[in-house]
Amino acid sequence: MSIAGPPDACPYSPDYISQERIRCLNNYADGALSLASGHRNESGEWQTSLSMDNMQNMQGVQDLMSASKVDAAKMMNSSTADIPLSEQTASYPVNSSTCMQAGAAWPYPNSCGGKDVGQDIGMNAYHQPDMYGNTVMTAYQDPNGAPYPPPQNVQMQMNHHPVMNHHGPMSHPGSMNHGGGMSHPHPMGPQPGGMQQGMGPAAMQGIGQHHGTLQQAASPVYANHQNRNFRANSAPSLSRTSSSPNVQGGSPMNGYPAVSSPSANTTVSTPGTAFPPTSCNVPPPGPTTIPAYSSASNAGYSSAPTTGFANAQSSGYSNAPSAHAQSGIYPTPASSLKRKASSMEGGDQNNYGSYPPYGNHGNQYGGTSSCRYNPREGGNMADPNRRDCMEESGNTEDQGSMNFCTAREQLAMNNQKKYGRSKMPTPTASSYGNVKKSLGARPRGPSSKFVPPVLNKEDSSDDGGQLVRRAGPNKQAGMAPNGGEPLDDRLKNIEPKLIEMIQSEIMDHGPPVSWDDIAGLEFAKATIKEIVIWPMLRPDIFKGLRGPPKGLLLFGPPGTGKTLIGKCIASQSGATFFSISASSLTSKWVGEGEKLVRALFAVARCHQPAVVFIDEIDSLLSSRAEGEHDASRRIKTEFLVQFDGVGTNSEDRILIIGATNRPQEIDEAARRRLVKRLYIPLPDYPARCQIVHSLMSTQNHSLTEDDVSIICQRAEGYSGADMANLCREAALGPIRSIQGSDIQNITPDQVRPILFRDCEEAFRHIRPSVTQKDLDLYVEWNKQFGSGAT
Ligand SMILES: Nc1ncnc2c1ncn2[C@@H]1O[C@H](COP(=O)(O)OP(=O)(O)OP(=O)(O)O)[C@@H](O)[C@H]1O
Repeated sequence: MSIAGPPDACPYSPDYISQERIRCLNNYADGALSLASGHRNESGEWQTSLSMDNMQNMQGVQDLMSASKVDAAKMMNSSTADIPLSEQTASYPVNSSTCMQAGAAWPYPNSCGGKDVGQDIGMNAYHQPDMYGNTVMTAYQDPNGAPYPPPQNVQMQMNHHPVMNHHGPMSHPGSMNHGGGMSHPHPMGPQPGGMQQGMGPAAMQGIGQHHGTLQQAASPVYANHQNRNFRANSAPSLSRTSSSPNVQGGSPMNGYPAVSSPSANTTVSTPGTAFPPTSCNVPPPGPTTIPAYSSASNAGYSSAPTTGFANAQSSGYSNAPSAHAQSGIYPTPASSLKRKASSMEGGDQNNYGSYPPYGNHGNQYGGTSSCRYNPREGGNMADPNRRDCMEESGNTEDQGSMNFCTAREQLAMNNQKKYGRSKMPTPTASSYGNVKKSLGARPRGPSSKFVPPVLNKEDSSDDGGQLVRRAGPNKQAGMAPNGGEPLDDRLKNIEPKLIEMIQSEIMDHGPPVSWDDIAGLEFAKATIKEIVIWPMLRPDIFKGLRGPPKGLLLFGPPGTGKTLIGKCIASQSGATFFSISASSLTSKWVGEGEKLVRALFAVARCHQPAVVFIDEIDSLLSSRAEGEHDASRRIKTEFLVQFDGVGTNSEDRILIIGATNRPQEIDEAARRRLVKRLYIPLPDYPARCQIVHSLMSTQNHSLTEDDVSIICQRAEGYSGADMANLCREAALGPIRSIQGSDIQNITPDQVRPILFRDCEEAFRHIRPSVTQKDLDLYVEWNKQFGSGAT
């Protein structure tokens, strides 16, 4: 099955060549089953990917590229698909010269000390068919033994090919240019001009990234990749190519073997390969090189099928290994699960998964473990990642596997280089747009802290925020994202993900708010201090009859500072502030709302003293109506149950604050529980002035007290939020006066101050948001149900 190892004789001698030709023929039938597939031979030594099978496959690609449409059609109809290889060998004149061509170029670097051919050997020398005299002619003789003429225009052949023309990248200049391999020192050396600017990179990209198209193309070669008859069909291709003038016009076939150079330890194992002795450092003679064709291969043919077939394999085409054999750069066994896994991972055309072959490629060429070619990186043939990958594998025995790199590994190594660590960067919120918080548990990235499965001392001693065992990265919040066992009995029946959701989404960690930040609302503030803050600060005094209320309702027009008050209460009482919009409970967490309410109260109990602020509480506790959705009714019921439960333990220090703009819609049962109902009206004149002063103090302005007074008088009926908007609009006045082009260069201190006229102008854009009619309703409801009604 295997092919003999490196010959001792100088491969450039005619004797050697003859022997190799014979060897090539003799091994023709079974070569595909061993070397082409990247198997090791009996001695355990890695075989080069070059074999007759390789050559057949390469021949197939060559045919693909060189054959005319008619040829392709004929090949499609070829009845040789099921003919055994050995028979086909007889039927189709596969001559030894072909073998020689196939392996002609690759051995040089390895045999000459493992150096990179592209650096040490002038490929131009190989590209001159005439330089090699008769031997070359032997290599390109037709079935009748007549020599072919020198190569013609390769690019023309490519363009004539029906399949290649179907590939956008083939004719896309960008793709061609992207084939950085063209400009890099490929092991095969410099490229011939025609191929460099022609189809090379395009072919590489086209095939590599569009293998699906290839499979659909009217190509017998690629069609055969989908079944086991590929090799059989390749035989006629080989013959056909040999007899085709196109072959000499730059057939990739001849270049493939060069690209599929074996690794250093592969030495000579391919039939037909001229392998110079290690001591040999002279340029190889003609027969062992492929004039022009090697360049064609380098220019992209070699890479193209490799990439393309790699993808084909990743798509499940197990026959694709022959593709590797084709390029001869992928020694990993085609049936290797590892390889398949890699392909699966990198099956996408934009994935690195199709690059492992290149890694092997490079290794084979230079006898090192570095990847010589990475099309993704513009043809970097010395991609250190490859080396890293292979070095990391640490497997020196199975070099084929060792060269293997999954897309994930590749990415990790890239990150290693990029971020100085092997882990992938944890996505930040900004990575996903403007989303401040994600719904549910925060994603655990590879850089997340390791969560030990056993509760350690540190975890158990953290009783402040530690609510669950196996606390994860969010330790301060006491959250274990992966279903840790709750430390607190009150969380035992609560789903860990809900606990985390509450702590990440609902628990407010914003800056503290002081009473001075709230303009006006003196009555509300005094009441709150008395009934909420003090009892929370001194529970020992405020107990029994003096005990604080469990619920507080803040009602009033929108934008009057209800939320601000809620935050201030939490800040001033040293309580944990939970803020949630009732509407999100019923919509955002559909199906989870009921459980979430339960979890919310449970977590709040663990974080006492706690303030649970529920905005738009009317949507949660609205009067029961016919046709009400079952889910919202269950949420409401759960809320009332939990609400009642808050006071069952006299030790509990949890305050539920509801805020609403529609107090009249609140269910009467809920209203009863919210014993303190405070009207939060529109800011009065002094409050408006306070807001303007507060906001303008952070800006450069020229407003006098009179100006502010005029502004605030004029702002009668504006809510606190309206006042803030008014000030913002005025602050934009100086910016608008800057010429468009100057905005790029102007410094902040060059911006003129806010003038009174800016505020006047702002009044034209900012109107009061609350109508008198709405205000009347609040006043009416406050008279009826409000705690501060006069
Ligand atoms: N009394 C106030 N003092 C200072 N700023 C205020 C006051 N009222 C409103 N604001 C400003 O308006 C913004 C919105 O206030 P807040 O969210 O507290 O209003 P709200 O009553 O909760 O509104 P909504 O009912 O629509 O939820 C605040 O961030 C603040 O800038």
